[in-house]
Amino acid sequence: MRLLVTGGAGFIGSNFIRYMIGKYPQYDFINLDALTYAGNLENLQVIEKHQNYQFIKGDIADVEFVEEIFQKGIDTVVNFAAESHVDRSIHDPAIFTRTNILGSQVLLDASKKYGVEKFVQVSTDEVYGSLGEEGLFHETTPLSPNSPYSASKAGADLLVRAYYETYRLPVMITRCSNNYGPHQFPEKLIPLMISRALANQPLPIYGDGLNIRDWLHVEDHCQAIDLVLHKGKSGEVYNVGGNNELTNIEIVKGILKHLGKSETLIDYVQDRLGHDRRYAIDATKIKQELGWQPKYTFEDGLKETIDWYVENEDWWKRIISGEYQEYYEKQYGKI
Ligand SMILES: Cc1cn([C@H]2C[C@H](O)[C@@H](COP(=O)(O)OP(=O)(O)O[C@H]3O[C@H](CO)[C@@H](O)[C@H](O)[C@H]3O)O2)c(=O)[nH]c1=O
Repeated sequence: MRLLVTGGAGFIGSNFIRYMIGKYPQYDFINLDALTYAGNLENLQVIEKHQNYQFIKGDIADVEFVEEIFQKGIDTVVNFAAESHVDRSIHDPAIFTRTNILGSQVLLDASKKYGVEKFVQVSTDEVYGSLGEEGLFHETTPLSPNSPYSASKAGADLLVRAYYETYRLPVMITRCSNNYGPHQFPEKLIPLMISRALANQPLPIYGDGLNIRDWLHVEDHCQAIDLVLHKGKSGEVYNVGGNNELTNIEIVKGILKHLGKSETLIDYVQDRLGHDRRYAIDATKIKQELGWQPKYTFEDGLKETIDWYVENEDWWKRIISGEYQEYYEKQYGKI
C-alpha cells in the first residue's frame, strides 16, 4: 500500500502515522502537510528516518502540486488535512472553506484521475449539529452544521459522498467525537486548560460550562481509522465516539484536581457564538461491523494526558510562543 496521509503533522494525523508505521512496516507513507500553526514535525521525529516515510510540505488546495504527488503513484488517501478550530472559524471563515472544502475536492479529483483504490475522509460529529438532552448522532442523522468550521466539514463530506454516487470513487467517511491525548495543540479545551492551569492563569469557560462533549482518546480514534481503511465498505459513513459524555466544567474541575490547583482559577466568560450544546455519538455500527473497541477509559486517558503536558512543558511553551519553527530548523535542519 502506498498511502498518502494529508495533515500528517497535525495532532490526529501524526498520531495516525506513528501508529500505522509501527503496525504496517511494509506500507509506504507519504505525509503531505502545509505546516500551518497547528502542524508540528517534532511529533514525527521518532519515525522521520524510516525508509518507508516521506514528508512533503504543501497545500492540498494547490491542484498542480497535488497532481505531481499523485503522479508518483498513490493507491490510498487518508485525508486529515483541515482547519479544525471552531473559534478561529468564527473569526475567519474563508480559510476553512478553502482548505476543508476546496482542498478535499482537489484530493478527490486527483484520486479519481489517478485511480486511487481507497479514500478515507476524516470528518467530525459536528456536521450533525447540536443535540438536546436526549438522543445520539447516528450515521443517518441529517447534517445540520452550525459553525463555519462544521459547515465546511459537512460540505466536504457531501462532496466525498457525491464522488461515490457519481463516479463510484471508493470513499469512506469517519465522523469522530472530541479527541484528546498527548501532542494536541493547546487551543482545544483539554490542553488549553492544562497549560493555563500549570501557568496559574485564569481558565476561560464559555457560557455556563454545561455544554457536553463526548471524549475519545486519539489512539482509539487511530485504531478506528485503521479498521475502516482495511475493512470498511465503500460509500459508507462510520461514527467513532468514546461514549464519555461530560460537561466542560466537569472536565476542567477534573484537571484542576489532578494538578492540585484551586478552582478559583475558573473564569466564566462570554459564550461562543452559536455554541453547540451537546454532542453524543452512537458508535454501534463500527463496533458491530468492524469490531472496534476503544481501549482507554476517560479517567486513565485524562490522567495520562495531564501527566504528559506536565512532563513536556518545553513542548507546549514552544508551540504557544510560536517559536516552534525556529526551534525545529535549528534542531533538525530547514523544512
Ligand atoms: C477553547 C475553549 C473551549 N471551551 C468549550 C467549547 C466547547 O463546548 C468545548 C470544547 O471546545 P473545543 O476544544 O474548541 O472543541 P469543539 O468546539 O467541541 O470542537 C472539537 O471537536 C470536534 C469533534 O466534536 C472537532 O471536529 C473539532 O475540530 C474540535 O476542535 O469547550 C471553553 O469553554 N473554553 C475555551 O477556552
